[in-house]
Amino acid sequence: MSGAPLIQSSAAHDDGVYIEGREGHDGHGHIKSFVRRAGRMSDAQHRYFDDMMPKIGIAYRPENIDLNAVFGRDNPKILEIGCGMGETTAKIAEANPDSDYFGLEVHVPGVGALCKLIAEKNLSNLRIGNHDAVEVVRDMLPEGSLSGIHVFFPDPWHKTRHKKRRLIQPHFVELLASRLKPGGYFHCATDWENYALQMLDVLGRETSLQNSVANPTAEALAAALEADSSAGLAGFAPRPEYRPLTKFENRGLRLGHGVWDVIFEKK
Ligand SMILES: C[S@@+](CC[C@H](N)C(=O)[O-])C[C@H]1O[C@@H](n2cnc3c(N)ncnc32)[C@H](O)[C@@H]1O
Repeated sequence: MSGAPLIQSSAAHDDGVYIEGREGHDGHGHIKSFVRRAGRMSDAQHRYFDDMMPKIGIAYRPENIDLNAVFGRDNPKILEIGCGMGETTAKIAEANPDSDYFGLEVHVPGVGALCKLIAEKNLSNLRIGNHDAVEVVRDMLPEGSLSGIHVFFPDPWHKTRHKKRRLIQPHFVELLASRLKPGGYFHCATDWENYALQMLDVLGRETSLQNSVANPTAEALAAALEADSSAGLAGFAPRPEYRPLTKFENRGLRLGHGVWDVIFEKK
């Protein structure tokens, strides 16, 4: 690790207008799981981004970082990919002060919103990276450095032609699994049934991971994928207490929509 500062101080926005992501390939061979969006940040998001990111932002750079040095202690390190507006991220960090959380989010207003929560709750165990998770995991996180990975409600990319943009793909899952310590956990959740089946399938094929609950048989999983239905399929985990229900999820559940948790462990 070189002596360059880890802190992210450059705001990716100007006059409230932000630009993020890139369409299609990034020139390094991977398809982005997000698209360029232009929009406005609220004044508060802008202010908190500028005030907090120099203190708690972890800037992207193409070299390994020492997370124990970043947090100043040798406690479990949990990565969250796609924090959105950060409510869940902040709640989990607040409820688990003995673990350290590294949240990644490309959406700049979301990062501003999470900065506000970190300031208001005075959280010292949560840091943010405002960069593509694929590059951060690939370039910055050492093998075996994580005790857990959260991927909650990743963009479902509903249309068949967009499925290649989904985050949970074999290559990225293999990379993520390599960053887990033995016994570390990989937790995905989604409210999109087809993506839930993909998560179970892709994580189930990663040989360094094992399902935390009974795995479906290969025949049952193949039949479920063919039918595009999870009905009666084993392999999904009950929602653990540490993942709080979101307002959006609560409303969906009341309307009878499903939510699936997929939790694997590193062998
Ligand atoms: C549907 S939202 C879910 C947000 C949050 N986890 C929740 O449960 O409400 C998915 C988020 O993932 C972010 N995202 C997608 N691809 C990403 C990537 N490669 N790196 C970092 N964030 C990403 C998006 O910007 C978006 O905010």
